[in-house]
Amino acid sequence: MWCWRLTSLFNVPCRLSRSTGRRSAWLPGYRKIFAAAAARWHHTAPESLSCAWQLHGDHLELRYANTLMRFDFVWLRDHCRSASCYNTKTNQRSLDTASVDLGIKPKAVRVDETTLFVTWPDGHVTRYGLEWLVKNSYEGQKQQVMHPRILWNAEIYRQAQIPSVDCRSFLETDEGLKEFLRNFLLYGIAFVENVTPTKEDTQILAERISLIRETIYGRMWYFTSDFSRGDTAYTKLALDRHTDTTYFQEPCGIQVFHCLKHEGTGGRTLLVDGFYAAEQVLQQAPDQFELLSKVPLKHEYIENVGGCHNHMIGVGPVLNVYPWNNELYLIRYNNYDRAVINTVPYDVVHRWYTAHRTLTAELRRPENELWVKLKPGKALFIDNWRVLHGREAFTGYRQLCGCYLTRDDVLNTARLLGLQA
Ligand SMILES: C[N+](C)(C)CCCC[C@H](N)C(=O)O
Ligand SMILES: O=C(O)CCC(=O)C(=O)O
Ligand SMILES: [Fe+2]
Repeated sequence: MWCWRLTSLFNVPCRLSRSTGRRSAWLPGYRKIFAAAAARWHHTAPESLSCAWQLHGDHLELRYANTLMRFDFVWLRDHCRSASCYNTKTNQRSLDTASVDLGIKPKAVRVDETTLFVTWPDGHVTRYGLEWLVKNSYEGQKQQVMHPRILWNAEIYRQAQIPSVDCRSFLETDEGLKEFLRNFLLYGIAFVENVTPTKEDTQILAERISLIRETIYGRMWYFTSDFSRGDTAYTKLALDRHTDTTYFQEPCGIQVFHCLKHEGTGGRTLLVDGFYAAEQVLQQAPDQFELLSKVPLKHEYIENVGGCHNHMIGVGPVLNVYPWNNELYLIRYNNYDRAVINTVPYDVVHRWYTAHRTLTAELRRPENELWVKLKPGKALFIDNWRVLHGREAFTGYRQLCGCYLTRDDVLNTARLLGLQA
């Protein structure tokens, strides 16, 4: 029988932005429990309450830096960073996890001011830095956001007055690049100005931060309204807000647009922060948010125009969240490319349409719409996992070039510059 009760394994509040800050893991009632069990707790020093631990049948409980952590014994053995278990030159595990006894228990445990020492039955000793444990425990991670972001509507984005980064500074200085990436990570969009309006110069920009993701559209693409490909993008029609390549198992991470020419009217670009809209849904109707994050759907690209024959299918929910902290990381929203829904039973489908309507209403609020006119010289980078784009209908000759980027490589560049990504 199908079970569609949407209860989460990880029952934690949803985290979309950093605004709530770090929350203490101590619950009001805990002190009492702690007092009752005090006889079994071990402290690093009699006077010190900074670190305390307790052994249970199948795990070690540790309290440090205001965090109560629970470590499974196999997990502890698996995370031994000794020379025989871990290669610090390659940052890779040498220990064969499958050789660890699943019933393993420590023979002895000791804690000093900075370190937890565990002696295993075979005499092997593992040392864990207490700070390392806080950072790497489940309880520690649950309190962190993976991607600090500022969610925006048009007003918030305009008020922030984010400057475009100059092309030379972007290409020639680490500060310029870092400034660009910082804004890009926070807002999901960023502009570079004074770019020479050619496909080649746009490619140089793209390659400064990432590998280009080659797709069925090529590596660097040009497009006009010539219907050279079987998609509405290649016409003069308006396009409602959407994310691209929803029909890939992994939608493209970043989209770069550079308008090289437009002799005519209309054609403005629409940008909407999908995570801001999703956050509104979460506030108004958490169960609808949950439905959108649990129900898998297909998106599809079927093309038979000229010599182009393609059939792509991507599967996944509209909202994708990390299960341990409910933080949103990907929105897949394209009503044009959404395929036949045949993955959902009828009663759930109706609730899904309701939830989709709530999200769509938020995405369509005029105050959430940022309209920009792309001009030659100004390149736009869009986080295609977060920010939706669309365009106004237009007249005349309009030529856009751009590419998709691999998300991993953009985040890699950001991390190497010291940003949290
Ligand atoms: C950007 N470029 C013109 C190359 C492709 C456009 C792809 C359009 C498609 N409907 C989608 O949303 O993925
Ligand atoms: O023409 C535009 O401005 C954007 C069209 C579009 O959505 C796309 O190419 O992905
Ligand atoms: Fe698009």
